[in-house]
Amino acid sequence: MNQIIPPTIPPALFAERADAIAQAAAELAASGWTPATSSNFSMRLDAEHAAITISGRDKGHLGRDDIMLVDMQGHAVGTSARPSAETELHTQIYRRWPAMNVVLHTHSRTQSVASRLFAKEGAVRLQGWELQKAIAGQTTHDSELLIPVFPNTQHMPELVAQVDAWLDAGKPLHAYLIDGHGIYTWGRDMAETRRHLEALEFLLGCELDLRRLSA
Ligand SMILES: CSCCC(=O)C(=O)COP(=O)(O)O
Ligand SMILES: [Zn+2]
Repeated sequence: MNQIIPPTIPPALFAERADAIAQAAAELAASGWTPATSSNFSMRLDAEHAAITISGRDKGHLGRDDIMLVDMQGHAVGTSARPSAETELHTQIYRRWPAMNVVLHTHSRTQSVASRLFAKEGAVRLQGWELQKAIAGQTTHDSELLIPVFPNTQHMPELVAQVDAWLDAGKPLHAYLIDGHGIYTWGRDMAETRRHLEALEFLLGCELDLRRLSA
């Protein structure tokens, strides 16, 4: 892949972010959270650009050549490669929250089953779990943490509109599920975003266990 980097972006910064994406993706793939080329990952480079995975690549074996540049409208920059089919969901997060620098989307079995089970309720309601405090800004297990489940669609502007509607209603949002699909979460850096993803995977698994045990 021939990526031309705009003069305002230091090539070393692109390389560093691409390597960080590839490393995180390999680790998440090793956990079985990115089956069959699913999932996508991005990191902000500056106010106008993000590095994101090229569509359709095996997320367990990414190299620098599998990461490309997009602008904040989700258009490819400096390459004819095709960015993730879900790029608009990433750039929406960067546009809405200038402090957010990383977006991770995975398709683990737990995330996928939870998305189907809780779709009719519209959200997973987390309360009473100590691990809720792994999410930035959550200071107690007592507070309610809502993870919405949005209907799946192949038409990204519809998904973007669902996320916008949730946020425009003034509801807090740290992550969301897409029905039958997977999870999106984000953070200020890779460590925080990985922590969010791991905590949510654990919490969704606990909620599924509770449903099973109380059936
Ligand atoms: C085979 S997975 C279907 C698409 C998807 O949900 C996904 O996460 C990966 O799409 P991408 O275009 O980012 O490779
Ligand atoms: Zn996906």
